[in-house]
Formats: sequence, structure tokens, C-alpha cells
Amino acid sequence: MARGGRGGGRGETSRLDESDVRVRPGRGTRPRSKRRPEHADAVEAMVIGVDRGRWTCAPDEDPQRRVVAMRARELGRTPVVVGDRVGLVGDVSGGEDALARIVRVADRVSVLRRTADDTDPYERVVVANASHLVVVTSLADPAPRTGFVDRALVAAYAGGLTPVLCLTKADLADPAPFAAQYAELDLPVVVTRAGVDPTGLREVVDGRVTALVGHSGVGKSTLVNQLVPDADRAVGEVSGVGKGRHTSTSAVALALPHQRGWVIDTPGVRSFGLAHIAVDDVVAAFGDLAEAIEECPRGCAHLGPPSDPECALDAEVAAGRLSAGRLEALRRVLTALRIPAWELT
Ligand SMILES: Nc1nc2c(ncn2[C@@H]2O[C@H](COP(=O)(O)OP(=O)(O)OP(=O)(O)O)[C@@H](O)[C@H]2O)c(=O)[nH]1
Ligand SMILES: [Zn+2]
Repeated sequence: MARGGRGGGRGETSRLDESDVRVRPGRGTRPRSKRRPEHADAVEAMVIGVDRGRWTCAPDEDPQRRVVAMRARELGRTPVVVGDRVGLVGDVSGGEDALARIVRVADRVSVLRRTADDTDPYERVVVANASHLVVVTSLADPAPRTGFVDRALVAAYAGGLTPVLCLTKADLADPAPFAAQYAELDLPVVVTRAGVDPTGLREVVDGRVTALVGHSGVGKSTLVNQLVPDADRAVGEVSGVGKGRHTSTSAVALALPHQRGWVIDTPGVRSFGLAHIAVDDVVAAFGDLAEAIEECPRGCAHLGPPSDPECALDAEVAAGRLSAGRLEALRRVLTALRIPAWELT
């Protein structure tokens, strides 16, 4: 089945989101409210945790405060996920039994989707509005997997997030060979090792909303604990809304010290929904190549010969405008769109 291609058009991105919240990948514009502000007095807030019909929100004017909310009927079926910018009315005091109502959700500037699982046939947006996606991979124990990284990169590029590769456990193996595979993609790479402060990662997350993904055992929790003092307590507060249950499968936003942004941990995200991603949306994330593929034949998957013999990206290499190594790296990532998730995860 042809995925993406020109017929699959970039304009479909918004329709493919399961909500009617419009998505404009890659644009850094301020989220605009989708609905006319009937509730002019609504408190602006960010969703930081979701648990069984209750959304924990951090109001902009006091991000330390926690307001638990339910969704207002008028929202219809609009999904509300961690990172969403919302308007709250009702009891926004944040008191023990206080319950506010979410009356609007702003347009999203980015979306991270996860793949459907056995109990849930739909792809879901798990994180909204993160500017960066840190893909955490250990260099050893467990061994790094290009398949996982490539799929995460595709999900980031298509969803409007800037990917960053974080290679952990550099005390166990040399990061250079694995990092070399991604060098041509201009992908920022940070390396961490046991017993050393993750300075590079601190710089990445500073002042931003950053999502972290990674397989079990790669050291993601170790990093989250270094970035967010008291992370365990914060996770418990946010994900155990009302009943004190610790939910280990949903995303939670954790405040960085001194109001220097948020990291969103995604314990349940092990694979990414790529099924509906248009290949051109991924290529478009590489600014220098978006124009070149205008010359490709309709339906070109940009993989080159033999499947796409007329791909214009080969002409770019021939003309000296694109390095062969960069094209090869891009094509390896694009190939992730053709491999089903279950073969990799
Ligand atoms: N050698 C070495 N071990 C590390 C490093 N970072 C984490 N570990 C160890 O790797 C194991 C897994 O680390 P976690 O931080 O729990 O990994 P995780 O990715 O959060 O895994 P889950 O909690 O299963 O999702 C633990 O035993 C850590 O002590 C590192 O830089 N070097
Ligand atoms: Zn092409």
C-alpha cells in the first residue's frame, strides 16, 4: 500500500488527527484557541497528567499550583492530552475536593502519537505541544536499536517536534559508531554516562516542553530523576489523581526547577503510530529537501531505485546539492515507514 506520497498530501495532517483540533507541524506560532472564548474569564493552563476522566492542570499564572478538572460537555469528543493548552472554569482553587472544568483546548503546535495496542485499536496522541522529542537509547545493556530510533524520528518529524538523540551508558560502550549513523541528519546528540551530570541534556530541556521516549531499561528514569528533583513524588501526585494509584502507562509532565520548562515522561510509549504518516511530511521537516521533492513523480516514496527510480533526490545528489550520505541516512529513516511496528518492538 502506498503510504504518503504526493497524493496523500500534506494537507491531510489535520484530518488524520483523531480530534478536530488542527495541527500545524513545524510552526512555532502561539497556540490559538479553536473556540470563540465564551468563557472570557477562563484560566489558561497546561495539562500535566490524565487519569480516568480527570485532568491535572498547571495554571500559567502559578505553574506550581495543581488544578484537577473534568471536561465540559461543550468540548464534545475533543481529546485532551498531556501538554494541551486548556481554558479552565469553575473551582480552580486547587483545593482537595475542588473540580474545575476544561472548556476549551487550543490548537496544537505538535503531536506525538503512539501506536494502537491490543485493547485500543486507534492511534492516539499522547503528548501535545512538546517542542522537542528526546529519544533515549542505551549504548549497551540493552543494545541500541536503530529501528526504534528511526521510528521515533519519523514520529517527531511528522508531528512537528525537533528530535534529539540521547545516548546513555557511555561508560559501557563508545557512542561514536552508533551516533555516526545519524550524523548526516543534523540530529543533535547528547551522551550521558553513570556518575556524570547530564549537562548536555539539561541544555536541551532548559526552558522548553520536552518529551522523553525510550525502551525499558535504557536509563530514562535515571535521567528524569536527575533533571527533576523529587520526580517520583511528582509522578505520584499527577498520575494518581483522586485515588492515589500510580499509573505507570500514561504520560506525565514534570516541572523543571525554577520554572525552566517541563519534561514529559512517556512510560507507556514503546512504539509509534506511523501508519498514517505521509512520507512528504517527514521529508518536509528537512527544510533543504522539501523543495526538491516537488519534482518527484506522483506517489514517489523517495527511496530511490529500484522502487522510486525517478526520485528527484537522486538528481540533487548528482547536482552536488545534497550529499550521498545525507540522502542515505534520510532514506534509512523513511524505510521505517514501511516496516510494521511489531517487527521492531
Ligand atoms: N552503566 C550504566 N548504567 C546505567 C546508566 N544509567 C542507568 N543505568 C542503569 O540501568 C538500569 C535501568 O535504568 P532506569 O533508569 O531504571 O531505566 P528506564 O529506562 O527508566 O527503565 P524502566 O524503569 O524499566 O522504564 C538501572 O539499573 C540503572 O542503574 C548509565 O549511564 N550507565
Ligand atoms: Zn522522490
